[in-house]
Amino acid sequence: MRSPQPFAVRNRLALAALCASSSVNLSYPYLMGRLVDMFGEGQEGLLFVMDHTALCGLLVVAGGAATFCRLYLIETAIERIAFRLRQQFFKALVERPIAFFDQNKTGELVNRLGNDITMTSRVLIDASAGIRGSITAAVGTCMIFQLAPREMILGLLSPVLALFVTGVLYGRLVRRIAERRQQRLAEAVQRAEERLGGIRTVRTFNAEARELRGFEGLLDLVYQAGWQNALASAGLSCFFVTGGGLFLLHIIYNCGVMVSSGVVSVGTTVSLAMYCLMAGSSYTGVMAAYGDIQKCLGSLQKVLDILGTAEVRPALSQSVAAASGAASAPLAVKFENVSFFYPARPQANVLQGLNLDIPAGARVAILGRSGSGKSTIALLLAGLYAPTEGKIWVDGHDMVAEDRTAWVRSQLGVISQEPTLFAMSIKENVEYGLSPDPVDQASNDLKVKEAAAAAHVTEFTDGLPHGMDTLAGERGQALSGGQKQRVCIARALARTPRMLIFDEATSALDLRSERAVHEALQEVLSSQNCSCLVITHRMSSLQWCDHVAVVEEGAVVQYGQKEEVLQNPCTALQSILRNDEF
Ligand SMILES: Nc1ncnc2c1ncn2[C@@H]1O[C@H](COP(=O)(O)OP(=O)(O)OP(=O)(O)O)[C@@H](O)[C@H]1O
Repeated sequence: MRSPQPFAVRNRLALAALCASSSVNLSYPYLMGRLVDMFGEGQEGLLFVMDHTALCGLLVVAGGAATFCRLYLIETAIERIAFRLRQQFFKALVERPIAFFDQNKTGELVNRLGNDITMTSRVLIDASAGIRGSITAAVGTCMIFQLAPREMILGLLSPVLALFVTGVLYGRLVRRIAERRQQRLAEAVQRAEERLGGIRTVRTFNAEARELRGFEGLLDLVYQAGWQNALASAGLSCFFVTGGGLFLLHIIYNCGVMVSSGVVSVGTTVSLAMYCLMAGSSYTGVMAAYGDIQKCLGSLQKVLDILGTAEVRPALSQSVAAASGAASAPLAVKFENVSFFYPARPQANVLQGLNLDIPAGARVAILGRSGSGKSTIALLLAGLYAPTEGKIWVDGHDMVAEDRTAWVRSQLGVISQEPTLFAMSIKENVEYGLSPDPVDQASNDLKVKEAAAAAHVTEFTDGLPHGMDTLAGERGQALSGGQKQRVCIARALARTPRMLIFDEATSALDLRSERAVHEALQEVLSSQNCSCLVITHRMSSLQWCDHVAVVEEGAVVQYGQKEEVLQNPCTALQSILRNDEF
C-alpha cells in the first residue's frame, strides 16, 4: 500500500521523537555517575551537583515530552493504518468473485477484517520497541566498553548472553502457545456467530443443548490452550524476574569488587550498573519485539493473501459507460454452448453445452427438475460466475470477453430464490437498487413509491406504525417470507430494469398476493417493455410467459412458444408434469 506524504512525515517525526527519548534515557546513567562522583568534592562539587541536577531535571521533562510525542504519533499512525487496511480489505472482499465466498467462511473473513488487521497495524508499536531496544542495547554496550576496565567486561556481560538465548527460545514457545489459543478462540467465535445468525433454525430443531455442547467443546479447547498459555507466560515472567534479579546481584557484586579494588570510582560503577541493566533488558526486549513483529507479519500475510490476489477490474461506471445501445429497449440474451461447473466442485458439470435464445421483450419460463441447473443460468447471466465454456451474448455483445458483466447487472432486476434484505428500513431496502447518490432524490422517491405499490409492499406497510420506514430486521427477519419477497420484487422493479429475472420469486406468497403481484408485474412488463426470465415450479407463473424452455441435466432439451411446447411436451417435460412438480 502506498504511503501518502503526511503519513511518511508522521513516521519520521515519530522516529525523531524515539531517538530523542532514547538519547535522554541513555544520558541518565552517565550523568548520575558524574553526580555521585562529585558528592565528596566540596564546594566545587556542590556547585556541579546543583547545576547538573537542574540539567537532569530538564532532561527528564524533555524525555517525557519526547515519549508523549512518540506514543501519540505511533498510536495515531496505527489507527490510520488500520483504517486504510480495513478499507482496502473490504474493497478487495466486495470485489472478489462469488466463487471465493463459496470456498471461504464469512466468519473467518470477518475475523481478518477485525483481529488480523488490528494485529497487523500494531507492527508499528513493536517496530518502535525494537528500534528503541536496539539503540539502548547498542549504546548501553558501548558505554560499558567505555567505562569498565577491559578485563571486567566479559564477566559483566556474560549472563546477558545466557539470558538472551534462553529468553529467545522460551519466548518462541510462549508465542506458539498464544497463537494456538488465538486460533481456537477465533474458531469458537466463528461458530457462535454462525449459530446465532441461524438461531431460528436452532430453536426449531430444539438444538439449543446440542449447540451448547458443541460450543462448550470448542471453549474447552480454548481453555486448554489458555491454561498452557498462562503457564508458559507466567514461567517467562518468572524467568525474567529471577534472571533480572540475579543479573542485578551479579552487577552489584562485580561493581563492589571494582570499587574496593580501586579500579573505578563509585560514580562510574553507578553508571556501569545502570548501563548493564539497560542493555540486558534491551537485548531481551529486542527479541520480544522481533517475535511480536513476526506475529504481526503472520497476520499481515493473511490480510495480504486477500489484498494481493484481489481482481483488478474496471470500475462499474467505466464498464457501464463503455456500453452502447439503447438503454430503454428490452435486453436480448443468448446462451451459446455454455458449459459450467462451480469452482468448489470442478468434477461436476452443472451446465453442459446449453443453448438458449431470449429475444428482446420475450418472457421465458424455465422449467426443469430440482438441481437441473435453472438457477445457475440466472447466476451466469447476472455475471456472478463466468461460463467455463461457451459464450453469453447480451444485446449482441460477448458479456465476458468484452467485460460487460457490471453493465449487464446494471440492466437487470434480479429477484432470487432466497429473499435477502439488509438491516435497514423497508424504504431503504427498496431504494438499494437505485443510485446511492441520485441527482434527483424526488425522482428516486417516486420510483420507490411506484415499485412498492406495484409489488404490493404498501399493502402491508400501510398498516404498520412507521409505514415504509419500518425496520426490516437483520436479514429481513422482522418480515414474513411473503413480505420479504414483495420487498425484493419492489427493489428489482425500482431500477426499471431492461430484463427481470425471477427465481421462484413468488413461491412464498399466498394465492391472492401471488395473483396480485403477477397482474402488477404483467402491467410493469408491458409498460416497461422489458424481457423476463422466470424460473418456476408453478403452473400459475406460466400465465404471463410467452416462451418455455425445458432444462434437463444442464442443457435446454425443449424450447419454443409456450403453447407449442405445452401441446407437444418432450419426455422431460411430460415427466415433470406427470410428477406434478408445479
Ligand atoms: N455454489 C455452489 N457450489 C457448488 N455446487 C453448487 C452451488 N450451487 C449449486 N450447486 C449445484 O449445482 C446444481 C444445480 O443447481 P441449481 O441451483 O442451478 O439447480 P435448480 O435447477 O435451480 O434447482 P432448484 O429447482 O432446486 O432450485 C446442483 O446440483 C447444486 O447442488
